[in-house]
Amino acid sequence: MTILVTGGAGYIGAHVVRLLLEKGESVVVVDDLSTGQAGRIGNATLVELDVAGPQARETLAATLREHSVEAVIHFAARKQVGESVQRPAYYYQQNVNGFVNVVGAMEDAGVDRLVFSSSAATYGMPSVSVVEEKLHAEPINPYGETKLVGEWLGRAASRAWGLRFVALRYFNVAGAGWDDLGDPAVLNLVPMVLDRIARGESPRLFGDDYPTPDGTCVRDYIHVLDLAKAHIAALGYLGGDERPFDVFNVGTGEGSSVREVIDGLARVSGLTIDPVVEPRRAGDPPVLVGSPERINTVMGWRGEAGLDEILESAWSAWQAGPRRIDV
Ligand SMILES: NC(=O)c1ccc[n+]([C@@H]2O[C@H](COP(=O)([O-])OP(=O)(O)OC[C@H]3O[C@@H](n4cnc5c(N)ncnc54)[C@H](O)[C@@H]3O)[C@@H](O)[C@H]2O)c1
Ligand SMILES: O=c1ccn([C@@H]2O[C@H](COP(=O)(O)OP(=O)(O)O[C@H]3O[C@H](CO)[C@H](O)[C@H](O)[C@H]3O)[C@@H](O)[C@H]2O)c(=O)[nH]1
Repeated sequence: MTILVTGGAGYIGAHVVRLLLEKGESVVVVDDLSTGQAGRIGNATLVELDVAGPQARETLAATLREHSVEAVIHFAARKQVGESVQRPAYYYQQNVNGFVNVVGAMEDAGVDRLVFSSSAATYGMPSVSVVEEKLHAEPINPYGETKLVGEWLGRAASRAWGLRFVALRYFNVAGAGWDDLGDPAVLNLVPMVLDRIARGESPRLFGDDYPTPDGTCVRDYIHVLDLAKAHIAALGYLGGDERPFDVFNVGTGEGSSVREVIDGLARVSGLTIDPVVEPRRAGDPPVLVGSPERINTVMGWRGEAGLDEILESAWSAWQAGPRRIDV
């Protein structure tokens, strides 16, 4: 089977591409290499393209036809929450227009299986601590809005022309499945802590006065390799009987606080880590943990790695990279 992966040169996409290649599938990656790296996709075919650019729908449709693609996994998107607040039109242009082109091209080329990268950011500030998919989604930033709009387009296309669509709402992704596929962007807690240490600076902890057991925010950390396996499960699910539209959390149901993550990183690395406590960061919900029950029941998927395993893999990949930290 041939699978087209947009954003396949990125952090999560490259893990999925590697799993697919290991399974013997053919993979076509469409990526503009803005944050992705061509060296991460092995011998997959690379088509360099901005999926939100002019003529992208036509180019995508031609690519789908040329390679007889049967399924698409769509990762290509901008993902910085803070930037999305500053530049909403850019985020809608990139994430919404890009996805419109992908769905339009699939309709044009008659390709009907699609897995979409959604986000726990669709939930906004939930009133419950463990969220289920049936909860009303109310994003609080443009990034989360673009993901919810994507889910709506998937639902509408499934009704209109039979698109088989699965949206996966990822919780906090971390770690590395292979040492050469660590998260290269320093935008989330684990790489941000390691980046500060590599610079000889103290890591920052944004707020220790939340209504949580240790006062720091609680998140649901999912190993990027477990997350990648959820995409393989989703492809299998879409190949089955008629299942037009579905949304799943990809979390573990277990929360870890920022302090627990920092202490865990100290434990697995042997580093002494003393974070400086700074004021709360705007827009951070105190607790965001995803119930994995639906995806487990429907697809049999479950996240296997615990926090220590996630952190060990992140540390190992960091040490294999260009900014090794002396312990
Ligand atoms: N990393 C997370 O914690 C997280 C959480 C929830 C959802 N997501 C979503 O998962 C997806 C992948 O995230 P990631 O962490 O691997 O990010 P990433 O930045 O490493 O990967 C994104 C990839 O898409 C490419 N890309 C971006 N815009 C493009 C465009 N307009 N045209 C073509 N290629 C484009 C980039 O070059 C890159 O290779 C994104 O949709 C993101 O919103 C990520
Ligand atoms: O240097 C840092 C970096 C982060 N944090 C804290 O660590 C927690 C996790 O922060 P991240 O930035 O790693 O992740 P978020 O939970 O803010 O958001 C991430 O997960 C979301 C889904 O839960 C979205 O998908 C989003 O795109 C993705 O960045 C937050 O409480 C944050 O305040 C710190 O204390 N210090």
